[in-house]
Amino acid sequence: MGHGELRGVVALDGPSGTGKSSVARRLASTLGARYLDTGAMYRAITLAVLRAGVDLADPAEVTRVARAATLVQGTDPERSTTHLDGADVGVEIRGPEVTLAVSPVSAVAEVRALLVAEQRRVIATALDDAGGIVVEGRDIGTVVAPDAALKVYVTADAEARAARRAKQDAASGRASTLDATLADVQRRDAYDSTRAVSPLRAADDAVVLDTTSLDLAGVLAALLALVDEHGLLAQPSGRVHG
Ligand SMILES: Nc1ncnc2c1ncn2[C@@H]1O[C@H](COP(=O)(O)OP(=O)(O)O)[C@@H](O)[C@H]1O
Ligand SMILES: Nc1ccn([C@@H]2O[C@H](COP(=O)(O)OP(=O)(O)O)[C@@H](O)[C@H]2O)c(=O)n1
Repeated sequence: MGHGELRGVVALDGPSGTGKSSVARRLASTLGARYLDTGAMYRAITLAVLRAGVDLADPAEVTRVARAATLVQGTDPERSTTHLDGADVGVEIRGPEVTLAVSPVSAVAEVRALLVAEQRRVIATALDDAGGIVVEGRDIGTVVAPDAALKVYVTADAEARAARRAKQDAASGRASTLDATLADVQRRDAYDSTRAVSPLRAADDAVVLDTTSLDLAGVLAALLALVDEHGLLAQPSGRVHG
């Protein structure tokens, strides 16, 4: 069934394991739109910082590495790619070393300023090229795209989120216990929600969507309904996406 094409920006924010990435990608794909994974960008900068071997607690050093890095985040929902200094780092940025270090790197104000500027540039290009984009992260509705046509704050109980993450880790060959995964999820949520710069929070005008008892199809259906209710669907234009 045709759903029409997305017009404008859909901002999805929320903590880890709520289903943002999976469903943002599907939503964009279904609606002929672009998709931006901002978490992948913070992860790639974190990888650069780890490779450089600088002290994570030294914001000036972290900023220096971030400024020197060349980051290209693709927006094709069928194949979301992340290139750091010309190399594909899509697998490495999901590893435990990066996951452990990403919150402190993301808390550095200059790193956020650099990435927010790049994210706004990518969003503007995508709107010109495709008419619509689904952007996913922690501060999209509050900071990156405060004028987004639809903002959704995606939540789920920490236990449900940890169970999803543990299952995902097992599927990709990374052994992890549920307890350790729950601790990791809670640690990262606490860090992201309490940092001084752009903490994780729902925008005042965001719709809150609790995915605890929904499967992915249910979450996608709920989002499609919201997009439609907000009048963001246009008939396909025959535009060539490239
Ligand atoms: N509603 C859901 N029901 C079942 N599994 C889900 C649901 N949402 C996400 N998942 C699974 O949980 C894992 C984490 O989802 P992901 O989209 O990466 O979350 P986020 O981007 O919010 O961290 C993935 O393996 C995904 O398939
Ligand atoms: N817009 C964003 C996106 C991610 N992040 C940071 O990047 C980390 C990784 O984001 P992610 O979306 O890849 O995390 P997962 O929920 O997929 O594990 C988060 O824990 C935040 O610290 C951020 O600060 N702002």
